[in-house]
Amino acid sequence: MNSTITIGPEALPALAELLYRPAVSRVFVLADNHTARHCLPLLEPQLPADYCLIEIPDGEEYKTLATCDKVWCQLTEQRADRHAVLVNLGGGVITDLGGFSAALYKRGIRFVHVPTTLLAQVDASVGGKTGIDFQGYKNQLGVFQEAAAVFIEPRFLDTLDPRQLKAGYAEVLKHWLIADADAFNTQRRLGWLNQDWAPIIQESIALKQRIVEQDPLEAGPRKLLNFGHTVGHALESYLLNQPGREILHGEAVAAGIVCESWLSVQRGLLEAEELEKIETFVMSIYERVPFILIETQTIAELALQDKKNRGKTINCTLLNGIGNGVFNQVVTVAEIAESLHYYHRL
Ligand SMILES: NC(=O)c1ccc[n+]([C@@H]2O[C@H](COP(=O)([O-])OP(=O)(O)OC[C@H]3O[C@@H](n4cnc5c(N)ncnc54)[C@H](O)[C@@H]3O)[C@@H](O)[C@H]2O)c1
Ligand SMILES: O=C(O)C(=O)C[C@@H](O)[C@H](O)[C@H](O)COP(=O)(O)O
Ligand SMILES: [Zn+2]
Repeated sequence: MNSTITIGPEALPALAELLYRPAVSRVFVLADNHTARHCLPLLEPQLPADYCLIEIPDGEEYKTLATCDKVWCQLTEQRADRHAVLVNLGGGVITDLGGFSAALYKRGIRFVHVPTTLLAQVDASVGGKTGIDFQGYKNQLGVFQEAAAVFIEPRFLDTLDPRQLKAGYAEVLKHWLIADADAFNTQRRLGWLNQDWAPIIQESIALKQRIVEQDPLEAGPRKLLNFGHTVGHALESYLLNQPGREILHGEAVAAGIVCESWLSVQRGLLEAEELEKIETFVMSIYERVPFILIETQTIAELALQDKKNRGKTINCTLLNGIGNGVFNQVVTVAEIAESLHYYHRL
């Protein structure tokens, strides 16, 4: 079942209404060092006076079991019981790690998301995927567990770094490419900047929820939401393990979108002109992710760990025309490496 989502100025008051219910024994807030500084002040008036803040360092490199350990230690020291609620205040790292930590603590306490990045507002806070990175692989450990509710206040975006805003936009683009050609074409004409984000957030979430509702555990059509991620996660994981070369998840997805659109052309699913439209728009927004050609084989092999795979078969999501994703399209490591070569030449 999809979580209840409240968007706009009524979101934070609605959260307060939930947190003050007698069924809630104690409120814990999980934030990173940036969201504690920039976002907590907006949330704090809605929190009970005795709430407990759990603060972790920001960044993908902390989306690990070691950080969960710290969260579980604090919950234990504070004697959080099963009626406690964890409020995840932050971007996708906080919602993924907070959801995972809550789902395992005492076999599961309730958690709610208050997403504060564009990426988390349009994607990560919705659909119940939680998790952490492990052994250098993205989201290798995780559970499907929907948040009790999601509260989206677009005003949080006011303090977000422009690079982070851009990274979040990649997931919006992904949604349009798999399911809404008109929206993609309109945006291509308007350009990505200076948006009224609230309607974009609404539409992106509605699109994602429609897909998740059909297939919450990703046995079939939910794989559409993973477009750009077979190559994107391989690239992101590779660079995450190379200090100083890390890129943002959304930046990896943007590169993955180009590579997987190219693979779609090779399969005869997408027209060359459609690929050109996609890559021109993507490359006008994002800088090319830096890697060298001799790295492509190693990067491509990381796709063997993708969660959509079965055995050694890599199941990719491709485009059967703009606005029409298709899942379970078999690709090889060699083809992924070729797609990275193509991207590298752009
Ligand atoms: N579960 C899902 O469905 C899903 C979907 C997409 C992505 N993800 C995951 O989400 C993660 C990426 O999320 P992200 O891009 O939000 O990154 P993030 O959580 O690392 O946040 C990005 C940066 O912005 C800072 N920040 C957050 N909100 C802010 C604000 N309002 N003002 C100022 N600074 C702020 C954070 O401290 C951090 O430094 C990845 O781990 C990815 O795998 C999960
Ligand atoms: O919700 C989904 O389903 C997605 O695939 C959304 C993705 O944007 C997100 O990055 C997700 O965390 C990827 O999941 P994974 O199963 O490929 O790790
Ligand atoms: Zn993603």
